Amino acid sequence: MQRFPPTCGSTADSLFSSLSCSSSSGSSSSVDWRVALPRTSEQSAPRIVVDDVRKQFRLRHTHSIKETALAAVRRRPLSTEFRALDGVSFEIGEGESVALLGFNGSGKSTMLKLISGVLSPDTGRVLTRGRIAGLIEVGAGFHPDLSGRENIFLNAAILGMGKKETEARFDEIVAFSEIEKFIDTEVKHYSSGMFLRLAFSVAIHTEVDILLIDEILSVGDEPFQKKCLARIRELHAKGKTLVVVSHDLDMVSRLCERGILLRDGKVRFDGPSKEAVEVMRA
Ligand SMILES: Nc1ncnc2c1ncn2[C@@H]1O[C@H](COP(=O)(O)OP(=O)(O)OP(=O)(O)O)[C@@H](O)[C@H]1O
Repeated sequence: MQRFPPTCGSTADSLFSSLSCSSSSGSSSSVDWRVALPRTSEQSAPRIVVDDVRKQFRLRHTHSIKETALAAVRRRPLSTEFRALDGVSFEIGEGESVALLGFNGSGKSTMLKLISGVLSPDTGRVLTRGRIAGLIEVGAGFHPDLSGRENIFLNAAILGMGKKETEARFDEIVAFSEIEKFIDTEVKHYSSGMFLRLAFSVAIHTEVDILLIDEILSVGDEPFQKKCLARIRELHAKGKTLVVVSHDLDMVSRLCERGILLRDGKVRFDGPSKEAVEVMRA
């Protein structure tokens, strides 16, 4: 989920009016590299296209002035480039449920962040069609100094929902999250599970076309996780597109039909999720 600018006003009303304009396209991001695919009535048109994407990060090897000076004298590099994604291409169609699989550091979260618009690729293109809700990092998209109530309006606005629409669904959102008692508390006092409850609840009560979910579900307690999974299945049955990252391989292979296995930033397998899990475990 995209982080919001720090210049937001201090009430839900002013937040809403400042953000609803930037999400009027129905997208949660105004970043221009994440090209929106044209709207089409064709059922088979892709929702997500990832085309030869590369993403590098700079890894620093020094953390003090002394170390930097020593490295310079010894002619050691102060930093090196690390390629997290290396020529990744795939398409995800409308209504597909896809698990992004891979061991630690294989590039799954980076890929989800590129799809959600939080990160931009160095080369290649990420194209999306429709409204995206990304549950990627615990607490992302929340303003710490605002209450749960105000953050519901903020998150809903980021997802392109109107003020009246949010007001109409407000009670349902709070009821699903089960944190009624804390709804007027500033979210900086929330636990990670409470962030998840609110973020998930807003996302599923918004008319999204694509739902991106990273490991975030794991911070919820078991009953809430079960409730989330049931709701994710319902959304999928309604034709929503899902992209899920999880190390719970049995759960994701039951939830998702397709698995894309990443290894060292490259696609190593793309096919039925159960086979992807077998390849990963082999
Ligand atoms: N902002 C960053 N700066 C430097 N390196 C980064 C950054 N973000 C990710 N990386 C590196 O990119 C690689 C891929 O990270 P990513 O989080 O996408 O992996 P992952 O498959 O989601 O891993 P995990 O299963 O552990 O969550 C890792 O080696 C990570 O250290």
